[in-house]
Amino acid sequence: MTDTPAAIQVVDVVRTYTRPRTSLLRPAPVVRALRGVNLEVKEGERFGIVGESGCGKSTLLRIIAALDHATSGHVVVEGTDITRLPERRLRFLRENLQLVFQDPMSSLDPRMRVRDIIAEPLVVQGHPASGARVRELLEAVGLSADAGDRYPHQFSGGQRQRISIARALAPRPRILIADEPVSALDVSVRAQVLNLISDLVDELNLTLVFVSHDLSVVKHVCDRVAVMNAGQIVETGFTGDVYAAPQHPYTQRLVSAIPTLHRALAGATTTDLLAAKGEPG
Ligand SMILES: Nc1ncnc2c1ncn2[C@@H]1O[C@H](COP(=O)(O)OP(=O)(O)OP(=O)(O)O)[C@@H](O)[C@H]1O
Repeated sequence: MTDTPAAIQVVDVVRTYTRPRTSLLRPAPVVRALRGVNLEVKEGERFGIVGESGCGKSTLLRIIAALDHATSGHVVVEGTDITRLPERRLRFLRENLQLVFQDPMSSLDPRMRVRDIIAEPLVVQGHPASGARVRELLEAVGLSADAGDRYPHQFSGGQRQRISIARALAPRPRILIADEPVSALDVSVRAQVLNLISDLVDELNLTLVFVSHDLSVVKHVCDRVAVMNAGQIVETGFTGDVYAAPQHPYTQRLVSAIPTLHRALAGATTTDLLAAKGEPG
């Protein structure tokens, strides 16, 4: 894969947030969410980012998608440095990179019919959104054509996540970013949604960046994985290698927590697994 072009390069990205002052006597608290993150995702790769809650995963994704900006460092997407680009020059990114979020209920407008939700990214970008394209997308995610006439609340959690996936695929993106896409779902439907994402990534030749706090989920979907801890990537490697022979002490703790396998299969989170070992979550 060394000759494959990079879809995403993250170079020395730092992100600090200043929280509101709680006292006139003390300076405003500064949160160092990302402390110099470097990573490269190749075109067509399935790249996982795993780590505990609060380690900076969502911040990193928001910066890659230009929904937030880095305090310092650079993000290059398909060869273009997006770090300081104004919104009007981000059109290529809005079309080629799409996101699926954790909670489909809060990311779908409850007042819109499903067909309009799916067509929305096309309309926003000034493309025609034909009924045929919407039906094709519904079919691709395993929903019937008449689903388009209904509203999000008329679907189960798993079906709503399918709608989110259809919407993300509407502009024919080359990069799909999934932020904890199954964490909010019932355990019984997680595997179906993961398999759907996996199949679509293959069929459509997508680059996938998949973020989860759930080790077993990342292992199921990704070729390579980066392990994040406290705003830094502590280890990157092929998923199988990282799990078989973790190098960094933090990864070793995560992996050694996995043998509580029935918990992992039941969807235990990194925090749960560490807690099961008596470690701080
Ligand atoms: N807008 C913000 N203002 C202040 N602090 C923030 C902001 N966004 C994130 N943070 C802080 O940055 C750190 C990283 O948060 P982030 O949401 O990226 O972590 P995460 O790994 O995605 O966690 P989770 O899985 O719980 O969402 C946390 O300490 C969080 O409180």
